[in-house]
Amino acid sequence: MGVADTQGLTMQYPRVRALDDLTLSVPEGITGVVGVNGAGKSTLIKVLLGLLHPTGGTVRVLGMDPTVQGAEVRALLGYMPEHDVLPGDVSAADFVMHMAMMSGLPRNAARERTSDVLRHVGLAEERHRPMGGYSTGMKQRAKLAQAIVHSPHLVLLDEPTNGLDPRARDDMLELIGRIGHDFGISVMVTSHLLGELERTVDHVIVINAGRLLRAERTQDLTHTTGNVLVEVLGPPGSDRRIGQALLDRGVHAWPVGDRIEVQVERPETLDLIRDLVADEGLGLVRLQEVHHSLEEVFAQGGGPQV
Ligand SMILES: Nc1ncnc2c1ncn2[C@@H]1O[C@H](COP(=O)(O)OP(=O)(O)OP(=O)(O)O)[C@@H](O)[C@H]1O
Repeated sequence: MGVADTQGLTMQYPRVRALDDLTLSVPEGITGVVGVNGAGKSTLIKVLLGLLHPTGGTVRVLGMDPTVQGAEVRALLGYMPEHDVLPGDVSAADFVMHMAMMSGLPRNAARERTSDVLRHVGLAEERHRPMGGYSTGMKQRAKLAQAIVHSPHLVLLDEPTNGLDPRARDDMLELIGRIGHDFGISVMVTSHLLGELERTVDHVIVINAGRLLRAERTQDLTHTTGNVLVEVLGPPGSDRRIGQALLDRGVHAWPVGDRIEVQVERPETLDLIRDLVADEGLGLVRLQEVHHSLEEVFAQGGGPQV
């Protein structure tokens, strides 16, 4: 059993079926839930929180049923909502402390945890400024801080990278990685961009129109292809010469830009590449394993272009 599990989960709004017979398991660690806008990610989060009651199926979160034990479940969860919900005239320090006390922490513990957590998210210096003047990245970090201040077992992050520039997005993803791997808090993070989660999440769940498309460990999805990329140093055309020499010896090879991708069916192929490069009097700059990216995997699998 995972930290969250659903079985045949269905959420029928009056006009839209947002979740459709969805069966999935969110394991411990960091899990990315990916899907285009409207796929049902936010609805799933609200069901896990016990804020929405599904119209069909069952749901368990940390061994409990949020439809009947909502308050107990929420005491062990953290939640970062998608939209800007922060009061603009309140400082991050006051807001996060307030949320910590709402979660049941005594005043002194709440103050201590607030100061720790604001330091972790990189808001230590700005913590006494009203949040209305914060950048989008700072607001996202304040929302993240309130979600983890009470040391939840599982934190649900709804599109935490939305609206961030590339640098702020990388910072946010790094922070999420630290929360999941160093703080020991399981994380479920949603995104409509598959590629951006690839380096951060341990597991990927892809949903589309409220249905499960795929659920796998990231490393199984992005596993090595058995190919290597070869980059050589020499006069123009050297790469092609090596490629042709490999083909002449029955090794499958093809150009990728100014490098050669080689199918490695036997370990001896690597020796052959090294020997050929040396025989031609060239330098071997790089011999690199080729991994699939998640985007390639889903494009090949015929999944949606998320
Ligand atoms: N309260 C609601 N009442 C009626 N329909 C809703 C409600 N909330 C969501 N929907 C619809 O359910 C579907 C799934 O929405 P949801 O917000 O869960 O998707 P999402 O994957 O989180 O997308 P986004 O990132 O755009 O929020 C959409 O078609 C949406 O319009």
